[in-house]
Amino acid sequence: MAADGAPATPSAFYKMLAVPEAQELILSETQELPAVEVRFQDALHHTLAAEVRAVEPVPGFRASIKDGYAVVSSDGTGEYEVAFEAFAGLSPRTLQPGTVAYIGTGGPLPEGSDAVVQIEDTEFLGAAPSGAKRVRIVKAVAPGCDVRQVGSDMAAGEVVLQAGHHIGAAEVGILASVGATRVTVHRKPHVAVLSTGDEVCEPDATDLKLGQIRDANRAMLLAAAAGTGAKVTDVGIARDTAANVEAALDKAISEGADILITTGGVSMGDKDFIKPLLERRGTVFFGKVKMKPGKPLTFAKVPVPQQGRSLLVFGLPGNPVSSLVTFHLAVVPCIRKMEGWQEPRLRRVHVRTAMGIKMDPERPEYHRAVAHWARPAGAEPSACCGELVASSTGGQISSRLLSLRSANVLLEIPQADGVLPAGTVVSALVLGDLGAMPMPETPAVTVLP
Ligand SMILES: Nc1nc2c(c(=O)[nH]1)N[C@H]1C(S)=C(S)[C@@H](COP(=O)(O)OP(=O)(O)OC[C@H]3O[C@@H](n4cnc5c(N)ncnc54)[C@H](O)[C@@H]3O)O[C@H]1N2
Ligand code: MOO
Repeated sequence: MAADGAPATPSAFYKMLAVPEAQELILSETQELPAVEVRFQDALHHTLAAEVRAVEPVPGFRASIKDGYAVVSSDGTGEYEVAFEAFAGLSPRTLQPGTVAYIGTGGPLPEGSDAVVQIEDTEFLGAAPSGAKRVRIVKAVAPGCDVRQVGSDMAAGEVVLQAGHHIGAAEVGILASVGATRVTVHRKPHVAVLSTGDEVCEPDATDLKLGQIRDANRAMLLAAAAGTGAKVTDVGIARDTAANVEAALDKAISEGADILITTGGVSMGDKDFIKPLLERRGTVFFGKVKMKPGKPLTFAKVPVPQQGRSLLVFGLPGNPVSSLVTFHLAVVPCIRKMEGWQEPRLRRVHVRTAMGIKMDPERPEYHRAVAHWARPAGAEPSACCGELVASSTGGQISSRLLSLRSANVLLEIPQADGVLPAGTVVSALVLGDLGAMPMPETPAVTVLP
């Protein structure tokens, strides 16, 4: 029986959902994790749970943009005594008309001055025996010249980062410059990963027997989850008994996981224990999705009453490619929503296919490809505008992990008969940060028409 008292659904009879329907169901069952306060350096790659305002203006004083002389601009050109040097940390002094003060870049403008004349527009005349230095101002400047006014970079009270903003290196710098040394971010999820199957062995096993395979999925999915910034826990390999798989589920719960990812054992075989276990312990939202690869993808929620929370479980197919593709399509948006992303879905781009792609008449396919920036076919070599062109990674069978090697997009190939001709523009989901994109074949575009 399922947790809600409904009879357990035999795996064969799960309704096949369309991918967008499955994705929306996942997001509707996913809650943002609670906010925590962290040091600003530890906020890197987190999402802000509360806005950050500048408590003080930046700059906090009128600052020079150049090395030069602080002047009273109405004094104009001529010879002047260098009355003093204006540096950070020195006690503030007032500049009298008819004198100038030496100032460095970033130095505080003395009271009485209203502009800076850069060194290049001056001529040093030397020091008198008394020690007084003199300088000729060669070029007159307008009030405010080469001065950053108080709050001109960030005004006091200005919202410098909104709730929902992702913290990258620039944001860490912004937090540091306004003195926001403690910030409120969403906690990142804790993801546990389990492989299942009697045939599955540790990758370093030395004496594989007929039918045994090395466990590619667990290390790969742990890496993929860690790559999102999640905390990860390795729950190991569960042998094909209902008790083993249930013990692994309980281990993930006791370790405090928010998400459990399992691979294998979700299809139609008599050793496919994942769906029946999830039906017994919680609610299975779907157990079949119309996609290639990844058809048996399963999503469930298991209540953890003793901790007043739930565990989300993704039963990914055992085929290695299916497991990583479904990780991207199903688990990544869930992780992103938990950690506070306002728009957790994968990003889409348009790409032109470099070769013909055979379509599947039964399921839409997520075809692994490498997108790169290129001139459109037939364009003049001098043409400045390019587009994304995607090359297939070759054989797309779900066991062939090489189909994911260097893949930076999943082409969304419609369900249909025949071959999608080379040169067709299709939508593609972006994997990661496009770091695997080959370098452009043409120099960067510098001038747009
Ligand atoms: N009668 C049917 N059979 C299958 C169907 C179906 O609709 N009817 N669907 C097929 C599809 S599509 C997929 S995908 C697979 C998914 O099967 P399971 O999730 O139950 O996975 P397993 O049977 O356990 O394994 C499948 C395949 O993957 C290898 N594997 C498993 N775990 C790992 C691992 N950790 N590392 C590397 N490789 C792994 C395993 O040895 C199998 O070769 O079901 C089809 N069958
Ligand atoms: O749905 Mo499966 O992943 O095609 O081999």
